[in-house]
Amino acid sequence: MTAGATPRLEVAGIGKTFGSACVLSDARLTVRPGQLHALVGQNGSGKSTLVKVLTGYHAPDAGGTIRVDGAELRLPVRWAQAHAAGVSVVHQDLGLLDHLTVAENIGVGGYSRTRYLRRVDWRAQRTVAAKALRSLRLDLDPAAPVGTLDAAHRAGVAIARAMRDLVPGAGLVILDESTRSLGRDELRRFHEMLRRVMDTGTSVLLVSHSLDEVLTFADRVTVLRDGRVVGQDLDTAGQTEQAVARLMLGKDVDRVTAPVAGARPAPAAQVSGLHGPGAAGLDLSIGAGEVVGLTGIPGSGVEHLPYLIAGARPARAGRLAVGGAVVDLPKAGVGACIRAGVALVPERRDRDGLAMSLSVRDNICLPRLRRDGRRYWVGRRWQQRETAEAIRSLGIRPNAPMRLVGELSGGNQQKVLLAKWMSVGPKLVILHEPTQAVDVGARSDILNAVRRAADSGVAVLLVSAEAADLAAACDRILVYHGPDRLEEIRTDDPDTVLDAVYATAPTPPTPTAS
Ligand SMILES: Nc1ncnc2c1ncn2[C@@H]1O[C@H](COP(=O)(O)OP(=O)(O)OP(=O)(O)O)[C@@H](O)[C@H]1O
Repeated sequence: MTAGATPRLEVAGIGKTFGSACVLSDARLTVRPGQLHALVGQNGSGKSTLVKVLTGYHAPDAGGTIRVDGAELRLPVRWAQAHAAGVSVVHQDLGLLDHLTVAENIGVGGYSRTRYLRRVDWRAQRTVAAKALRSLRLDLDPAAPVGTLDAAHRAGVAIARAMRDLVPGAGLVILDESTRSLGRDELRRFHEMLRRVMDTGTSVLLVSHSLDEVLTFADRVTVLRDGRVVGQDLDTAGQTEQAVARLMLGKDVDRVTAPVAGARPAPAAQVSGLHGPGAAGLDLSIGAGEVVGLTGIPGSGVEHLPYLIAGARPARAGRLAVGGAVVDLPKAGVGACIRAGVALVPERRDRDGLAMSLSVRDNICLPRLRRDGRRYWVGRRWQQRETAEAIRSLGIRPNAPMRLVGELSGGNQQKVLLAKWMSVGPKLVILHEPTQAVDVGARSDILNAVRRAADSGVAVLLVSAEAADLAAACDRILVYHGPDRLEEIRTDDPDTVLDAVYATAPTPPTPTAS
């Protein structure tokens, strides 16, 4: 990294107002060549808005400048101009087209063309895709449809697309919360690869909620709070997670309420003989008031289990007993599971969880409409009370029940999704990656809300790759070692969780001839 060289990116005095709400004010940011610069801030602090101004999605308020390698961009930014200057971006939702293949997705925005007639040159396109995947050491079939991939591989495809046109030594790659779904080894490999790219002089702007990732991998960090820079271009070497969190939130982070060790409660939810994608005869049970974690290597098949158990993906065999009802999973759909008292908080909130064009209040109250199979209306006063309580207890920002969910920041959307399913009073809650894209303060709000739900007698299955969340919030943790093997551990140490996940599964004893 060259400290005195012309900055790769220089942002000064940028503001953004939506209606009467000023969400970015006098934003400043300097990223130098070959630098990994992190941008951090609480949910709703304006990080994505700044990225969207840089990429031309939002026009900034009048005033302010953006320079790339010393050359001023005309505002509002036109994406073609920014891209020609070397800027590429991976947004929070990854921006993939599920019905297209890996190679087609990598080509979007810059397909290889034949010399004559300028048709898409599919053979060259597959070569480009294979090269981009190889540079990330991603073992993926370029012909596989992206919709069939797990989260870690989806992130890999989006990142490969951003890397596609990189000229060694130049350019700026913006990663907006896009490394969240990578597992420990993939994340390490990914950062090794980034380091090689940056050693040539390419810069990276990393928007992340993982302060561990930021302080381990980034060179410098800029901190936003309520749309203003409260820490500019800080050297990560002199920082601690607590100090950065305090700067972000303006206060210390609340502790996550730890589970109290006690006798194992009687099972409130029991899954038996589960067969389907990722499962070949799995059994598991969760007691009333228990938070049970479920984790495994991302992409190993563990990510199918929450959907199989909640009836959202067809199982080949298996039964779920919950609250006195027994659900035959291959025959039951998600509706039968909801009626039995199961609530699923899915990982992909944009696709599976929320109605983006409805308000916060309508999203929270939606599942209530047919809770007992008969009601098609809910009282307005109940809606207002339920929404106000969710906004208060989860700290949803802004405090605006009628705001469209699509206009909320990613982390606040995540909290609305959690509130939506908690509002039905479930007997079993299955949460898949509930703290993705949330800040450290919101993470403790969410995990404490999960704990409170358990304390009121709900059985909770927390499916996550976040070892720290599992260690802090779970009574016990099931580690997935394959479709027919779960190992149970009890620990409050994240490293012990990771060691169990990444340990090679012990070979079962060879049956002896009798
Ligand atoms: N199109 C929009 N219309 C109105 N308000 C918006 C719009 N887009 C974003 N906002 C508001 O701007 C603020 C900043 O949002 P932004 O997405 O930049 O936050 P963020 O720091 O990226 O948060 P997160 O970490 O949760 O993704 C939020 O209060 C959000 O509700």
